Amino acid sequence: MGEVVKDGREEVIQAWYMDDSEEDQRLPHHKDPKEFLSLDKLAELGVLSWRLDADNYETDEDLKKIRESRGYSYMDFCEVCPEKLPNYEVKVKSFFEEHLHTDEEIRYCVAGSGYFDVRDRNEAWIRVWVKKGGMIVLPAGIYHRFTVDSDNYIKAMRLFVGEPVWTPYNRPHDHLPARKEYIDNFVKVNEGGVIDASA
Ligand SMILES: CSCCC(=O)/C(O)=C/O
Ligand SMILES: [Fe+2]
Repeated sequence: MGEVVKDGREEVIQAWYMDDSEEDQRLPHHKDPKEFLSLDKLAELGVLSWRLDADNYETDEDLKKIRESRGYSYMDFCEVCPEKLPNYEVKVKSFFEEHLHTDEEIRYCVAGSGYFDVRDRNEAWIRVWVKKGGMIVLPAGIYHRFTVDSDNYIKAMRLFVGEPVWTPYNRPHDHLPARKEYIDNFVKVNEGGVIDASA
């Protein structure tokens, strides 16, 4: 199981293939038997990840370096819980609709936890569990969705290059340039063909 960011501290990001059950979206939905995948495999789909020091994000040099190198000038926070998120029920439903964005989705979990589900090259769902200290970047054009887990709470730092655009384009939006670029960069890896999505 090479699925974790691990260096003697708590695992903050794990990824696994999902089952097909329609049960509560906040449950883990592991396949039986469990099938984890590595962060390197996620990176092959364009999904980047880091473990950072969430207790000191204001002064964290590693976060500063990532922001500078990737141009993440904008930052705010999104708390997903009924008390803090306006229009909670509607938002929670829309986060879990399969969608894409025309820019990267960058989320750094500074408290709580949640599931970012992404499609692999064969359209199978991969569940990426992000806990406190985990930061992920979903590339523009990848189909994905989000839900809190059964703890029902996440506080995420949202980063963006320039003025943020949060618009979700619910599937299907295959004609968008961002989707075509995603396919070219991460799905059609070999010239002349689509490689095995999960290989
Ligand atoms: C944890 S931030 C809320 C989820 C979100 O912003 C999004 O775009 C999900 O796809
Ligand atoms: Fe999104």
